[in-house]
Amino acid sequence: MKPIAITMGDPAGIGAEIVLKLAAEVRDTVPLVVLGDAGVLARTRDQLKLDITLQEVSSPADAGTAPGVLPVIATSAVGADLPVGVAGAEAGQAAYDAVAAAIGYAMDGQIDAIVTAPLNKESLRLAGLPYPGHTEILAELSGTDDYTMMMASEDLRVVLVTIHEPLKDAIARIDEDSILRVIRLADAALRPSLGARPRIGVAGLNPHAGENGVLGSEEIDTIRPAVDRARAEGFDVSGPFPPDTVFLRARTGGFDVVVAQYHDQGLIPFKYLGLEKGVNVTIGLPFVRTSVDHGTAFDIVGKGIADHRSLRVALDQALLMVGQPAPAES
Ligand SMILES: NC(=O)c1ccc[n+]([C@@H]2O[C@H](COP(=O)([O-])OP(=O)(O)OC[C@H]3O[C@@H](n4cnc5c(N)ncnc54)[C@H](O)[C@@H]3O)[C@@H](O)[C@H]2O)c1
Ligand SMILES: N[C@H](C(=O)O)[C@H](O)COP(=O)(O)O
Repeated sequence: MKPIAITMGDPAGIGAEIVLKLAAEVRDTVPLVVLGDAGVLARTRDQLKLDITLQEVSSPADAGTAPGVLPVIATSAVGADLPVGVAGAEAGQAAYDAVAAAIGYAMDGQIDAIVTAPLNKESLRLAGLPYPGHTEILAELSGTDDYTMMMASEDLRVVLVTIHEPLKDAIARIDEDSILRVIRLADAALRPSLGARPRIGVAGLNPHAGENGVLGSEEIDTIRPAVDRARAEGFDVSGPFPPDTVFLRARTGGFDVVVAQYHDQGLIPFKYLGLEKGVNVTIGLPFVRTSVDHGTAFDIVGKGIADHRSLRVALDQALLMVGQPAPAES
């Protein structure tokens, strides 16, 4: 098995803390290589009083599995005086460099999967990088046109028609083809693990899914025609359903996945169920990428209270997707 690459995320955020807490749990059972900032990792390890030896390596192939050792590829060196808990250009560039390096290794087949700790969108912007998140970096650097974000937990799965966009732009971009594209992506992503076509519920856009045109016409003009086309292609899909209850119907077993029309339509119900259980999977890429379902949590950096359970779920999901067993805790 090749290593799983874990990117450290924004060096001013909780990324280093959750990566180290995860490594302390699984490092002796899963081959990991961390891409990030060795100085920030060492400082955080000392703050947390974790018994982990950080070993700098120059490529994933050099990442060994010696007990107690965490291999690190240093993709940045931000320095000990980098302010934490605030957005900044240097931090944004460092976070990007780790992700870009991981994508290169994944495209070359040097790692089995990428698991990402959170980066900060404002820091990316301050660094002059034109990406709203990992998803768009991953798509562009891997040359992927057809992709989307899936948030998954034991309770609920959600896929997004539009991702990181201002709401008014997202609404303007929703069309039949993009809904159909996301239905196809969700089916392809979930069919292998479910062993059958996933039951896909499509959310409407308007209150009560427009209620036959009383509260908006997108359901009649765009969403229902897309669902009809998808059904004609053989997908197990239905809708549009009122957005305020479709997630409950999925959580109680009615659907395997919900197609949400925009970011917060899907992510508010998902995250409300608990940040510690969720994983973000980019579907459509030529390699496996999973991530935490939370952000850089600038308000708690350095306090030692960051919860690493979502990163653990992300690692377990990545291992599942590459056909490896979930690790035991060490
Ligand atoms: N995968 C990613 O890279 C990712 C995911 C979500 C948000 N973000 C980015 O992170 C930045 C901050 O986002 P935000 O403030 O909206 O959300 P956030 O998830 O960082 O924080 C929201 C709240 O949840 C708490 N929280 C989050 N993760 C936690 C953890 N692991 N343990 C304990 N408490 C935790 C925070 O302390 C805060 O109170 C933004 O730039 C956002 O775009 C990145
Ligand atoms: N939409 C994600 C969330 O709220 O959890 C987050 O922005 C991360 O997206 P990327 O994986 O594209 O960075």
